[in-house]
Amino acid sequence: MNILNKEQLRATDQHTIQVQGIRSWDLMERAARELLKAITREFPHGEFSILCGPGNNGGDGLALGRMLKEKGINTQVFLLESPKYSEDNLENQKLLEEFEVFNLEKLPELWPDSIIIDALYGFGLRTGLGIEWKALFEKIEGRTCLAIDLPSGLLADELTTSPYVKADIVYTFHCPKKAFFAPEHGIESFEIIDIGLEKVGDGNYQYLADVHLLLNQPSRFAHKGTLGQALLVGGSKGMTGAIDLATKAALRGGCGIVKVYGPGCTPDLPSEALVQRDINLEYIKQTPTIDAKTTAIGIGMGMSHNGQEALLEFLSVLPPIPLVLDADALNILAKHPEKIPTGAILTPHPKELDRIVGTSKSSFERWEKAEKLAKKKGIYLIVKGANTHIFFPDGKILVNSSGNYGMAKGGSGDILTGLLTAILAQGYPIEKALPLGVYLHGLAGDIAAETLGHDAMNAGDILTFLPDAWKLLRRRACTTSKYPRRSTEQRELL
Ligand SMILES: NC(=O)C1=CN([C@@H]2O[C@H](COP(=O)(O)OP(=O)(O)OC[C@H]3O[C@@H](n4cnc5c(N)ncnc54)[C@H](OP(=O)(O)O)[C@@H]3O)[C@@H](O)[C@H]2O)[C@@H](O)CC1
Ligand SMILES: Nc1ncnc2c1ncn2[C@@H]1O[C@H](COP(=O)(O)OP(=O)(O)O)[C@@H](O)[C@H]1O
Ligand SMILES: [K+]
Repeated sequence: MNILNKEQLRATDQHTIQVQGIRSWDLMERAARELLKAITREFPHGEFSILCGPGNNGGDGLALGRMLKEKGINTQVFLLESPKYSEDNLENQKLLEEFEVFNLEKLPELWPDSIIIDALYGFGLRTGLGIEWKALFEKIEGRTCLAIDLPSGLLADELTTSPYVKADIVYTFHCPKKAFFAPEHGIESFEIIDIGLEKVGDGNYQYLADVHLLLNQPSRFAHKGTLGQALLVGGSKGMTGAIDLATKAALRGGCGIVKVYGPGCTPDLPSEALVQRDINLEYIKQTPTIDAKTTAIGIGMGMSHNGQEALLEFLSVLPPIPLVLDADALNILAKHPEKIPTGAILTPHPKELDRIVGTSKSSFERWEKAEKLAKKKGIYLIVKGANTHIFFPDGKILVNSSGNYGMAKGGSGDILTGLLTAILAQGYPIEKALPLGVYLHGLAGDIAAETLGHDAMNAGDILTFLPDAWKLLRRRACTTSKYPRRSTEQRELL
């Protein structure tokens, strides 16, 4: 799904009107009907106070108000007084004539228990709202509030520091807006409302969901040689847990063989993994001479001087692609950015990224820097967090839709590294392996949270539920394909 900016949204809107031979009013009517369904499904016994602005966002609110009233649902509609209204807004004002519409005062008389529907402004806002809005927004804060398309006052594609509505759920049309992914904005929940807009090409900024379409189907005749070999290099004295988690994740990642190279103090790892230990006890000193198709380096390596030397040495001798660089490898490379190999996959969390590109004042600035770095160095950057962003060297950006805050526990990132390495080792092209691994990791986290709860789950539980996540993806793959190949495995899943 493309993530569109406001210019692209307008173009999509116009294109749809032309191709479908409809009026923009019809689109607003469609939007309101879909909103009605979503809102009454979520709040079947609610009564509503709708705050409408002068543009088409306000028009959506007016149309929704009419539909709620026609269904006999208690609804008050307030309209902001304005010297100018959009055409469709005016048409909807007329259609509401038989019902009373109140003037939106600075502090309107809202029913005490109603659910607020915010239809003041959508993506058409040119600049942030003035502080005169603060009083109203504070008045509705603390009440259940649903925003139409965007919380009013929030700018769709940039950082907003001026007042905006704090909504519990944002019902957004067609696609999520970039502003929803910035933690600064605190958008806790959004639901995408499909209003049948036409697709205008494949954008370079996409929301990841249909990753099952990327799955390969291994042959019945596959053997451990054909399923690929993954090598994980990492660990140091006092930091051996990370390599343990990464190894277990790689063992659940579908590749044929998982090899590990660590210092002498590397603990016992699952017996399926082939472990080699360095002559040095505390940190890796030597360059491993292990044959493997895909390598991940950095997991719990530490920042000792010798460890740093070893890493830089590895980079000069290891086959460069596919190469996953995580954790301490990133911290070491932050000091030697010229040594970041072209084609490498870097998996920083925001702080690790900051060490490489410098600190940023906002997520938007950080995303811009990540995009530039990926293009300049010809590398892949997986910037982890809620809605992990994957930056490609060609400028493409994918935003992950799976995962939850239950995964915000130490070790979750190590599991991602192990999983990605195993997927890459199987021969998936990088363009497919990264979205597949990132989404799958989040999906396993979602199943863990559903089963165990967000609070109690820990990173290891992502591993426990990886098998369920794989099965769910495989099932989706065979149910969405028009002519599914019916291998024994697929028949069993269906
Ligand atoms: N394609 C889709 O996805 C569909 C979108 N739809 C809906 O349309 C919405 C977009 O509608 P929109 O373009 O009319 O803009 P909207 O957000 O209502 O605001 C415009 C009004 O705000 C005013 N204004 C601007 N800046 C201001 C400021 N700083 N301070 C104060 N005022 C300011 C501006 O004034 P003007 O710039 O004209 O002077 C104008 O009056 C979208 O979010 C969705 O809800 C659906 O109906 C169906 C399909
Ligand atoms: N709030 C969240 N929502 C979704 N995923 C999250 C959230 N917090 C963390 N994660 C995921 O958990 C992982 C954390 O990685 P990282 O910060 O490297 O942890 P660690 O270094 O402890 O392994 C990332 O994959 C990230 O996307
Ligand atoms: K709104």
